[in-house]
Amino acid sequence: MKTIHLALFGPGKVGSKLLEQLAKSEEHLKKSSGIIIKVILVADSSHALLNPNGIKSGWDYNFKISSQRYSFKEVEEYFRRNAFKNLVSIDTTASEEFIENYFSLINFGSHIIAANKVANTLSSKFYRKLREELKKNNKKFIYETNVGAGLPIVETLRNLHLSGEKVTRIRGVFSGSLSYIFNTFSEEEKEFSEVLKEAGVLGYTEPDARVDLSGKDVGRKLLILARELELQKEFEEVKIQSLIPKQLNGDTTLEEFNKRSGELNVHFRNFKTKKLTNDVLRYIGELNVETGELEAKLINEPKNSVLGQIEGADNIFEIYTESYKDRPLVIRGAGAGAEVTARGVFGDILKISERLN
Ligand SMILES: NC(=O)C1=CN([C@@H]2O[C@H](COP(=O)(O)OP(=O)(O)OC[C@H]3O[C@@H](n4cnc5c(N)ncnc54)[C@H](O)[C@@H]3O)[C@@H](O)[C@H]2O)C=CC1
Ligand SMILES: N[C@@H](CC=O)C(=O)O
Repeated sequence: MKTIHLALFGPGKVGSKLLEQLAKSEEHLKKSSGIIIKVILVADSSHALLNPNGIKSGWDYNFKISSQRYSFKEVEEYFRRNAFKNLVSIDTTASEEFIENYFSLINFGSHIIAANKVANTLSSKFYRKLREELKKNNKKFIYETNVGAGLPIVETLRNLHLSGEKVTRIRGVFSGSLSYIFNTFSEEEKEFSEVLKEAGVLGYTEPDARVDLSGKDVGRKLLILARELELQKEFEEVKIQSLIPKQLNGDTTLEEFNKRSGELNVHFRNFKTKKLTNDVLRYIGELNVETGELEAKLINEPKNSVLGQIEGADNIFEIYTESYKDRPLVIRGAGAGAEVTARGVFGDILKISERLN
């Protein structure tokens, strides 16, 4: 039997679903892969629950009664004291600050798995520095769920690229929340703010839905894919169409934005009235490897086209390469939601486990 020590940062929708899936698969993992996964830390933005012997299923009750306020220094002290073998840290936060801790985690011997896209979308300088640190410490960083949630996009693209296949273009719907929103909004007589709220409840939007509506999330995904292809790009170079009206842009707090979300209705009704009866609205991402252009924008798409036909919170990725020249490699499926994303993170844990003793 091989024991993996798991530290989970961010037990929100995705993180808590992952803990649930791990608990359910405990016996199956032992039998089929000879793996024991011990969750030795669960920490949100303010509180942490630590148990070097493994936090049992029903972690949420224990978290409520036994977690303590913490600072990252105490996490470091905990890792130093216990010197866990096969340590894997999971980042299911959406935090822009937490990623600074990656360097410390790596130095404490931890591999990292991230659903959080921030570490891959800061400056190229940060991107390189992180990879240098990982290499120096012989640690892995896996982030399959950064693009397409549980769909196998990052690894597929990386394998194509590493095999010497020339990828020329990627085009598709990269946002599960915007996919759901426009599928529902194009078809049903509901106000935009109502559909947006639904997407949040279903776990499709980011904790701050403005990250989706501003196109930032799709922009980040484009950058992540471009960097997998070793294109030297910065986030500022991605051309992004924001869907947030001017008066709600900029200085509004998240709370104010949520309160005023009704103001989105008129703005989006305009998009709807402009589209033809047989069209649907699609927020797409396009990466042209030859020109180096990365673009996220809203388009009208015929309902019966490949992109027009997707349903629910589906993502679709068309990957054009020298072998897939006229008929692209297409990956399609649910592109957001706690269940599929947690399953994708679970897959990343297994990928790392295979390499450990
Ligand atoms: N929901 C989805 O379909 C997908 C989400 N993701 C990514 O997964 C991440 C999590 O998404 P959700 O679970 O929907 O968000 P959420 O808001 O439900 O959960 C975030 C959790 O992170 C915690 N947190 C915030 N700052 C922290 C810090 N400094 N240290 C420790 N914990 C901290 C919060 O307390 C909360 O428990 C995001 O980065 C998102 O982009 C990726 C693919 C799909
Ligand atoms: N908010 C994101 C979740 C997955 O990355 C999306 O809508 O696709």
